[in-house]
Parts: sequence; C-alpha cells; structure tokens
Amino acid sequence: MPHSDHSPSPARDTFASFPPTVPTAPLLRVSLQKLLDRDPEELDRCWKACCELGFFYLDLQNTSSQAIDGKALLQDADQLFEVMKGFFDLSVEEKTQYDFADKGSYFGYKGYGKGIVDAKGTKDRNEFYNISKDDILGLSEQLPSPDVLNAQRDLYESYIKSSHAVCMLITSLVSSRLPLTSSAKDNGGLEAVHKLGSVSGDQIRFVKAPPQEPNLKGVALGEHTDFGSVTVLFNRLGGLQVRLPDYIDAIPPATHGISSIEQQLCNDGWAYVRPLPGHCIVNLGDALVKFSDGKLRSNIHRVVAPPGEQAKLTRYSLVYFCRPEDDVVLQSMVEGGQEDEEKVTAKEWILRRALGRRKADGWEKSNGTEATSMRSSVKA
Ligand SMILES: O=C(O)CCC(=O)C(=O)O
Ligand SMILES: [Fe+2]
Repeated sequence: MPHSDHSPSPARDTFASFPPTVPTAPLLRVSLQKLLDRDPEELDRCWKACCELGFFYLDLQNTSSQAIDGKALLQDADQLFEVMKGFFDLSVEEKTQYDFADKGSYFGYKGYGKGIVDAKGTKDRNEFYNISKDDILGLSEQLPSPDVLNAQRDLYESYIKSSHAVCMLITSLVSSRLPLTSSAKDNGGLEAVHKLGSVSGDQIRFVKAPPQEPNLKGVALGEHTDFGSVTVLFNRLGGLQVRLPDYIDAIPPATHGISSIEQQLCNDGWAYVRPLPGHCIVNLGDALVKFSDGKLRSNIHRVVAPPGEQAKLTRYSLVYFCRPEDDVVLQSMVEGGQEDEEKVTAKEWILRRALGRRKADGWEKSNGTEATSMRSSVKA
C-alpha cells in the first residue's frame, strides 16, 4: 500500500540531488534580511515577483534581525519534517480518526486518494494533515489530535508566529505599493485583515507523497492556485511545478537525459521548481488577486513525481497558509477595481475550495482565480 511504505526518507543532503536534466522555473531569490533592512532594490525585486509570477525563493539564512529570525524558522521547519514523518508512520486506521471532512472541517487528516486532482474526479496521490493556527493559539476549540502531534504544540506555535511574520512582511510590502482606496488605507490596508490574533483559516499543512509508479503520468496534487493570501513552503525534493505565463521562459536543462514522462510533464509551460537549502518558497494566493483586482498573481502549480533519481524517494513538504480573517469579504481594495457580483467571505471561500476538492464532482465548484492566473500579460 503506498501510504504505509517505508522508502528512504529524504535527508537535508537530498537537496543536492535535484537532476540537471529538467527545465526549471526562474524564481527570483529574495533576501529576508534585505527586505527587513528595507533595501530599495530588494523591495522592488520582491514586488516584481509578486506581480509577474507570484512565486519566489526567500533566503532565510544569515538573518540577524529580532523581527524575524530566519535561522530559527529553518530549524523549526527541520524539526517539523521529523514530526510529520512520525505522524504519517501511524496506521491508516489511526490517522483516519482525525479526518473531519464529514463534519465540514478541512483541518486534520486527509487520506491517500481522498482528494481529486482534476474535473474527471481522478484521485490524488498524497496524504495531508492540516493544523489550525487558531487551535494552536487558543483562538478556537482544540481539535482532537494524536499524541505524537499533541506533544509539539510549542513547536507549531513558534513556526506559526515566524511564518505569519514572513507573510505579513510580504503583505505590508504589497499593501504599500498597491493603489489602495482611501477607505482601505484608513482601515489599515492589507495588514489589518490578516491579524495573527484574529480568527482565520490560517494553517500548517504536512504533505506526504510516496514514490509514484515511474511509467505513470502521476500527479500527486492536482493543479491549483492557493486559496489564501501568502503561502510559505518548504520542500526538499523536486516535484512541485508551476505553469509559467507566456512572458516567462523556463531555465533549460543543463544536460540531456530527461525522461519522456518528465518531458510530457513540461508541456504547456509547466516547469519544475528546484528546492534550495536555506530558502523557503513563497507564493501568493487568490485572496490577494481579489484584493488587488488582479494586479498580484496567484500562479497555478501542482505536484508531480520528483524528477530523476529522486522519484524513488518519499516526498514530504511543509506549508504555512496565511489567509484573510474569516469575516473579510474578498473584493477589490484598489482604486478603480471591479466590483465582484458575489460577496464571498474568506471563510466561505476557503471552505468551498478546500472541501470541493474532497468530492468526486467538486472540481468546477471549487475553482478559484485560475483564469486570472492564465492571462497572458501582467496587469498594468
Ligand atoms: O508540496 C509542495 O511542494 C506544494 C504543496 C502545495 O502546493 C499545497 O499544499 O498547496
Ligand atoms: Fe499550493
């Protein structure tokens, strides 16, 4: 059974083995320290990445700031990779006790094959465990969770606070550059709708994808845009792909040797994201597209089998999703922005999108801002 395999776990050194044979996405590398220092060039580069691709690397090394300690965040992430392995090693029966989808919640466990990856209802090939920020910070009731995870609440709290701070740094940068309406400015801009201490759908996600059959056009996690505002992602093996807009070219492979399946997986603008040690990947979600009336980009991405020799390894990833406060209406906050007919709150939006992907016929209803993501030019 794929979800109870004991294939080798990736250690830090597996970062080095990303193959030179596949095209990769040219994500900008942005320095956290320089952003904290308000380095004008770095702020410009980060803003550009948010508008053009909506994905960039954030270098967390060598930060000396009290505001956000990048090294501590990296250490928390390292520890959480171990914690999640301990959890995923539990029996399927035990893990399934923590699936709360039938109670209308996307927190807790999602078993292997219990989500869909396309409109045809094809089953996913990964497991998730979602931990609510509000649960950990005592803003909501504590959900049942297994002992192996309960023991780590202090670690989650530390990771949540640092990741949220990273998200707020990005949020405040884009808030300062967007032409916000005067009422949005008076109300405190984008930061004011993402307060750590307010009730929201913010969450940690643990992901495990076992090795996929090599002859399969395997998609572990179907193409999607993220539902919320800013995502902080740690992965160590390849497999994440972004679908590049037509104004951004992939970095060609350094050497020959791409497999025919990998080649097919790079059709239509798809390119692999190379994991970088010491960095997280930051990407923007649908809520920022809506608040900015499409000026910011929430790019389509998916997870396929890791490329090359990495395909034999089990892939883990760790995510923090920062989302608007539950009762915030997802609508334009910029001058001249289009009025959305539908006044949907962040809570309704996330529930619709997250739980729709758990139903065989839920694909269309659970779509987000993919159409905006596939537009062919940057909005002026
Ligand atoms: O595992 C990854 O690298 C990406 C995961 C992801 O996109 C998600 O959970 O939304
Ligand atoms: Fe995602």
